Amino acid sequence: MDEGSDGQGNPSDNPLHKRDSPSPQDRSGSRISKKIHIIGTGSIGKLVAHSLRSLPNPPPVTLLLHKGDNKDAWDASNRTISITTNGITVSRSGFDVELARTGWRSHGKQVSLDEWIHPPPDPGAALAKQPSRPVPDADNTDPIANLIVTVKAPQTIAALEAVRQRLGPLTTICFLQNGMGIVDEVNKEIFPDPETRPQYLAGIITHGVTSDGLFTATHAGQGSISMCIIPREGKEDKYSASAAALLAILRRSPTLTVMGITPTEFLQVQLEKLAANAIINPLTSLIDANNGAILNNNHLTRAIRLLLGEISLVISLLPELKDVPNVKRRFSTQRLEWMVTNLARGTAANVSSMLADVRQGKQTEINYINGYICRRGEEVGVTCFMNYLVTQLVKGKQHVIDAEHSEELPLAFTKNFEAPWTLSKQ
Ligand SMILES: CC(C)(CO)C(=O)C(=O)O
Repeated sequence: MDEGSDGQGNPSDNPLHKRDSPSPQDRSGSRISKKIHIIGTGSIGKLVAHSLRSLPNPPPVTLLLHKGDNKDAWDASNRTISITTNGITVSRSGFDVELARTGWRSHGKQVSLDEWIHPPPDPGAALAKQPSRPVPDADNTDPIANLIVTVKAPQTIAALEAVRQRLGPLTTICFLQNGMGIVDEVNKEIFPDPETRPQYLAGIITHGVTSDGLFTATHAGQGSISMCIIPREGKEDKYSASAAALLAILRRSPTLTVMGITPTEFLQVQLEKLAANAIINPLTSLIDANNGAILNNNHLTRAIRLLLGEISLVISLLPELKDVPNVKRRFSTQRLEWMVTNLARGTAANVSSMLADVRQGKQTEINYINGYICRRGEEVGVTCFMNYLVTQLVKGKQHVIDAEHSEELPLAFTKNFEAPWTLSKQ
């Protein structure tokens, strides 16, 4: 689709067309900071950080680590991030590192360590009454100009809460995550006031990257990032100059291969990726097999069609796509099945990100994938039994494995105890 064709006005005003200039300025004429903070140093966080520091005239990059142990490991290491591509490893240095420890969350609320260890008899009701608590590093109030979020969807609120006091309307937050519904949750939980909300960018990643260690990863599949600046609600200038500047910096990286697309096109690409993830991720998690295992299996093909029937129907009824041409065909069950099959074939040997989480007993992104379909289905009058069922099955399986793992762990709380799990409970 033409970038200027969906109501964004004159293409020359469109931030997608802006180039990175040496010292961009905002509307008041003050210089825009090129300093970039990255929260989440999983495989994607490492690839982005490494790619940014590989640029000629690279921007300053600060890694925000949420565990003291990881910061100690960084300090004791040669302080580089290494990425291996086609068997060649390149290390990059020059990163700043800060600690942004997350607090403990229970029933969607921040809790103290004591409450985490000794929950009240009715935790939901007791916690609902309490104001939210400061996070461990709340005394650091240095403003953050650009924040790239690469933690997984379920960890986003806790990660942003850890640096909440450093974010404001002049901040640009760039979300690089699987799943949908995260920005709405961030608005509800962290930035309810549209006036003081940061500007958002969002990206959909098709790179294949796997973590090999704390600060090392392998870039196995060259992909791209489709990216869009999310227009600001109720503001005259829908796109801030600083968001356009961050997009321009990211677009300079040949490794990341960032393409700016319009919000309408972005939404559709996001929904296509969501539909593929809503099949491959839960099915591979439930059968505990690589992506290719869902192909050429009559029983699983039936399950895939049942799920896709609901997904296709919900998408075709979404109000935000009402005036977009060709939605019915683009999201027909047949076309989605073709896309899922191609993706499963292309990544046949991969362990899906959800299966990797389930195997470790970690919280998965299911609430932001099949759970998102169920929620949107309710809004448009479609009850998604199939998607609800797989959501519960994946959660159930993760819970069983989590319980098995905790039975293996002796619980020893020492004076310097730092909880290894800083996630909210599902
Ligand atoms: C495309 C796919 C399914 C690749 O494994 C993926 O995005 C994931 O694992 O989350």
